[in-house]
Amino acid sequence: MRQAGRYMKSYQAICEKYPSFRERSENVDLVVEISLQPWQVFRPDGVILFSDILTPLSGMNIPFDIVKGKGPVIFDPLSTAADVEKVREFIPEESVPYVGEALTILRKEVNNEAAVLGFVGAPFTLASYVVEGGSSKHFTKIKRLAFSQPKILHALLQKFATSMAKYIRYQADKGAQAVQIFDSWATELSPVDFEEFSLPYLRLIVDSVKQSHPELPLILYASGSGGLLERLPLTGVDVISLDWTVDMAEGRRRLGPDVAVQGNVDPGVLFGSKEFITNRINDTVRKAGKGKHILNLGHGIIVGTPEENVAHFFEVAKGLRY
Ligand SMILES: Cc1c2[nH]c(c1CCC(=O)O)Cc1[nH]c(c(CCC(=O)O)c1C)Cc1[nH]c(c(CCC(=O)O)c1C)Cc1[nH]c(c(C)c1CCC(=O)O)C2
Repeated sequence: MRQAGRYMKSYQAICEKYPSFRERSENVDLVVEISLQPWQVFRPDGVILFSDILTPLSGMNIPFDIVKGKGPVIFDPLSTAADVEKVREFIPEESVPYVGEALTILRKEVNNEAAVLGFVGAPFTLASYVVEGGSSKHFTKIKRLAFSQPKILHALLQKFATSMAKYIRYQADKGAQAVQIFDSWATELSPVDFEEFSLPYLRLIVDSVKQSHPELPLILYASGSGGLLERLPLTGVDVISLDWTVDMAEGRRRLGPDVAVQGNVDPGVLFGSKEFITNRINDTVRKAGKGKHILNLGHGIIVGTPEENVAHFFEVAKGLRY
């Protein structure tokens, strides 16, 4: 439930010293230090690797940067079959050895007092960045490709799917105890298009990882997923992250008893009073019912969130007794 503690002064201090996001996220010592910042202060049950879903791109021959105030920038957005042809399959141990090293160190540091969590981007969400050239409002470029030259997009999605399956395995082998797949923008697709351009590739990843790592819990997050909810468990993941636009009790009913849920307190609640935060946590936990629920926010912590309210969230959460 963080975006690298961007709300934390200690992270902001590191950003001043190391202004480049890529440097902060590709240097083992910095990755470890930043990953541990919220752990040291709040002692959550999970410690997420400091990285980005776009981190594999340079190793796939897609140059990018993450620019302060602007977000992700892909220097040469992909649009043709020849562009997709140039995308290399990802070899994590060659391209991002710092991720593996950082995960292994994190496991030692956290010493089984919390789970170390890895993550990857889902094929459609990664494709949206590399086709749009960065973040997007209407996703017109990727939709133009999807709806006029679907074969090109499918070729790209296929490369991302095999690459991300490999990346999940790599993270697990290096110490990640659960891996979250972010399909943040899948919900920009109509359900019928989700079934063509996202679902099969998520299934491919899950099936492939489950073959070699049957015990590794896989979590799926899609922003604003209410319209797709019944389809998300079809991916085969173990946990669905719900955002706060879905009522927890309804979400549970719609997802069915087999899948666990994570979420789904509105990150904006942490701007409220302590009493309001407490009540909302209790309401969420009550609606989630017994078992198979990971209490969390419905998305990352917003910059500007008071750190003491984050601390309050954890205090209340740890005091809960089922
Ligand atoms: C879509 C997406 C991205 N990155 C990610 C997603 C999926 C999650 C979601 O749906 O929000 C995932 C992500 N990005 C980051 C993490 C690390 C884990 C953590 O500490 O939260 C995780 C899990 C670090 C980061 N990744 C980024 C930041 C902020 C920039 C910075 O700290 O310098 C962090 C902490 C940059 C980034 N990276 C991305 C965007 C859109 C941005 C810009 C965001 C902004 O500026 O508001 C792509």
